[in-house]
Amino acid sequence: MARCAAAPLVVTPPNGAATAAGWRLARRGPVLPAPACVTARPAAASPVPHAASTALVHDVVKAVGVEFVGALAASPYRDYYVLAGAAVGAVVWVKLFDYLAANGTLEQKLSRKLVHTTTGPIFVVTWALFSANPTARLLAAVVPMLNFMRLFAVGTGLLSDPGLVNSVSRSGDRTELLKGPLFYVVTLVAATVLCWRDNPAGLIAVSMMCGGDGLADIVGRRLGRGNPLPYNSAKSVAGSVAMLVGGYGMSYGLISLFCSLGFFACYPPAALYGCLGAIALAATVVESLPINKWVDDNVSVPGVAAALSLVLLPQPAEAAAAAVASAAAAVVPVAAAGVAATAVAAAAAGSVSLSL
Ligand SMILES: C/C(=C\COP(=O)(O)O)CCC[C@H](C)CCC[C@H](C)CCCC(C)C
Ligand SMILES: Nc1ccn([C@@H]2O[C@H](COP(=O)(O)OP(=O)(O)O)[C@@H](O)[C@H]2O)c(=O)n1
Repeated sequence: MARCAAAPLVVTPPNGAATAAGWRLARRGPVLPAPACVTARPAAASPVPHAASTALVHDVVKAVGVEFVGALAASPYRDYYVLAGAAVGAVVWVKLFDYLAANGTLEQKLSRKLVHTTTGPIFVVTWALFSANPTARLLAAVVPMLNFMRLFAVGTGLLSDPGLVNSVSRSGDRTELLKGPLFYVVTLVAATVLCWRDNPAGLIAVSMMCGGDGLADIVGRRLGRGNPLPYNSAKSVAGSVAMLVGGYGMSYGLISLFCSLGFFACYPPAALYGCLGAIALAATVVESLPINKWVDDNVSVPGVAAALSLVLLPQPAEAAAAAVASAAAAVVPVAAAGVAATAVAAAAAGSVSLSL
């Protein structure tokens, strides 16, 4: 029996990515031949009934998935649906870890760091579901903003949510929510509004904060005893190596995903490996310094990573300028002309730099 034809590989001109990216999933989704495969497969005729039924289930699931993505993409409320899904997902995800810590499945510190390590990248992956509308990035930013308000309300005592306090504080003190966790969501807002999916700087910043810093704690607490850093005994070589590997790996994964979806131009592998290595190393050094009482590492680590990414992994000038212009037009209409002019002028000069 003939297998379903594979969906055609989509190769998008890099500079078109900024405008067309959001609808790409919608456009590509429905052309997959899944429904035809489902109807064209007579189960009874199969010489191996079990294999045939497995294939049928696979095809049905695929068809439903394609239909779902197609319907979502075609809806005028697409961005609102994605926003609502991500906002509810954030609450459910944090509650899940609270539950796992409360019933003893996970140690509380590990649960907290898993929240730290996972929520950022999952949120970033939801960016791919938003439309190409210039307001999409602002709607996406509502998700961390809602979490900001929640953390602020619970941290200041305006609202009571012991589950949230248990999930994200170290000691059960609600005022801790006003420190690391609050900076964490502010960084997610900044990455969404300023970088979005047109530029890998946001992905890299989030990866260093989550995959890097998150893993440093998880590994450092377990394997860091006996190998303190020479200049900071509170941190370890094991933790820093984990930060380097985790930050690099998560950045590489997210960049590969977003570039394969056509949101920005892919880099030559050698350049990507080298530049990501340098960025991950710099972020690791920053994380290892004893500077946390002056600047929270949810700001210093992603800040350095984003700044270096903009320098080492620039996107084509026109795409970057278009991204800046569309963000400015959406956020501050009055300032749009000036910012766009600055970006275009910088692009013309051959060195576009977006700043966090
Ligand atoms: C525990 C957290 C930070 C602590 O940082 P540090 O002090 O250890 O340096 C992370 C707090 C996460 C926050 C409560 C929830 C953030 C949700 C996110 C904006 C959206 C996720 C959506 C997705 C669908 C799961
Ligand atoms: N580079 C690192 C970072 C953290 N760690 C371990 O993780 C713990 C928490 O790290 P941290 O104070 O940076 O925690 P956060 O501020 O990131 O939550 C440290 O006390 C170390 O045990 C490490 O061993 N090496």
